[in-house]
Amino acid sequence: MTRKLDNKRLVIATHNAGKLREISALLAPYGIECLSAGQLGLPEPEETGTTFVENALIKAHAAAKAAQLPALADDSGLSVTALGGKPGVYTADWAERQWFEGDPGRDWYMAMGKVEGLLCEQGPDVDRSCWFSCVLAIAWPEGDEAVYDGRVNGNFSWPPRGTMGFGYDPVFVPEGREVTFAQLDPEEKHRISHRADAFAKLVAEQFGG
Ligand SMILES: O=c1nc[nH]c2c1ncn2[C@H]1C[C@H](O)[C@@H](COP(=O)(O)OP(=O)(O)OP(=O)(O)O)O1
Ligand SMILES: [Mg+2]
Repeated sequence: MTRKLDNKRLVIATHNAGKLREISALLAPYGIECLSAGQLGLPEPEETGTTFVENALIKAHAAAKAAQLPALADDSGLSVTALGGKPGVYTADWAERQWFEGDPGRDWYMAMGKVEGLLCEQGPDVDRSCWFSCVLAIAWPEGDEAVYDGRVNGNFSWPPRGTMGFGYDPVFVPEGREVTFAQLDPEEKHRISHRADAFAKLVAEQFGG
């Protein structure tokens, strides 16, 4: 039997502000007090896994141990069919770290351009289909864990469009739409995203009847 969240306090084990915003919004209806890894000064563990599940569990267990509270981590990424599923688990690594004045970030434009460059090498008729994956892992200080996965299919679109969301959102057009994730209101992204898909499974098991 999977352990359930009995504690109202939950550490959100991410150092990505965009994810933190989305996860906090998704959790808002459930009366959970969210504490962020940044707010608690938790270190950022090395993501040494080769799958989304492994990395999500590494991050969740590290935070749960350090904070002595249950922790929720998200490992996610963009997989491009014509690139054999790359960058996948290495999506964040394709965007070089940049240090702005007191504000750590990543060079998303360069990373999106790298994907576009590789697609262009395959010619004008290249298959632009891709998908976002998300694994949400909850870990408890005692070592228990629960894992939920989600996915959304779409197409890689160039040039980037839109200013909402984060990361690769400006180049991702979800199936059945013409606009990118970065052109959708947060509520609309939450109806279809990989994160929302994983979150629905989490809610069903953790907060459902
Ligand atoms: O909805 C999304 N919209 C756009 N881009 C996204 C999304 N979801 C994941 N992504 C991209 C961003 C990041 O490059 C990578 C996740 O990498 P990942 O290691 O899981 O996250 P991260 O290092 O940014 O933060 P942290 O590990 O502290 O949670 O996939
Ligand atoms: Mg990461």
